[in-house]
Amino acid sequence: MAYELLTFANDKELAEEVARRWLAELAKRDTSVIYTVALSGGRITKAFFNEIVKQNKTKPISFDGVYFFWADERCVPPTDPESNYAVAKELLFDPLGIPERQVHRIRGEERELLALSDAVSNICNAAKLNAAGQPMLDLVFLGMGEDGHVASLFPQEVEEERQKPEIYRSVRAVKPPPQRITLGYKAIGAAKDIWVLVSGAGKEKALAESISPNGETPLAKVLKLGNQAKIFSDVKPGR
Ligand SMILES: O=C1O[C@H](COP(=O)(O)O)[C@@H](O)[C@H](O)[C@H]1O
Repeated sequence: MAYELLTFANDKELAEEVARRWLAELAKRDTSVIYTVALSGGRITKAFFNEIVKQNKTKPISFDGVYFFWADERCVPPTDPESNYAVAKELLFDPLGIPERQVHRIRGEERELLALSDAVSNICNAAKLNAAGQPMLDLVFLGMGEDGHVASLFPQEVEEERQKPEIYRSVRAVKPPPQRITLGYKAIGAAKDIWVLVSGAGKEKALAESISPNGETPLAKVLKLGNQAKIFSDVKPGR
């Protein structure tokens, strides 16, 4: 289990630090080389996206060559307030002026098979693939729910589901909206970096279980995939 846990007094401080680190990382990369990142949804993304836009005003960096994907999407139209893409479009892409060609949203409003094949082909066209055919994204941002779910990988899944090799798969979530599309564990595990933003009261127990060697939550399973993950949290692991 490989992770670094950084804790913050509140969501504002968490968002400030993650935005600062990510912008610094983007600033030092070679902009002629494609950089691939998967975003998540959830409450903390709003503060995080706002903070990126704010910090980028003071010290602008280039987003050339940065290609955006999603760790998960809810199967709703792209204008629906529940859409993870809708939040990113309003708070991140539009304010930063990110060209549409760099944004590969999951078409959750389409028929399931079409949405899945479109999402898989977009990600495979942009990212290098590992020997198992999984995309080696430069960075995956994840959130964590009160039950320890990450992306749309929920604790109720059976092991057989978790082991599925599909890059993206559709799931029925226990949390509304129920129909979702998510990266699988193997795709998350193939990423070069995983940054988990854990924010909001009520997540103390799930965080404690996730970082325990015997943890069974989806986040615990991600932390056992082998990559060095960073967890940025405004809650302390507890009961
Ligand atoms: O449903 C989802 O939940 C998680 C966590 O969200 P939060 O509001 O509890 O922070 C999120 O990371 C995921 O992308 C989203 O679809």
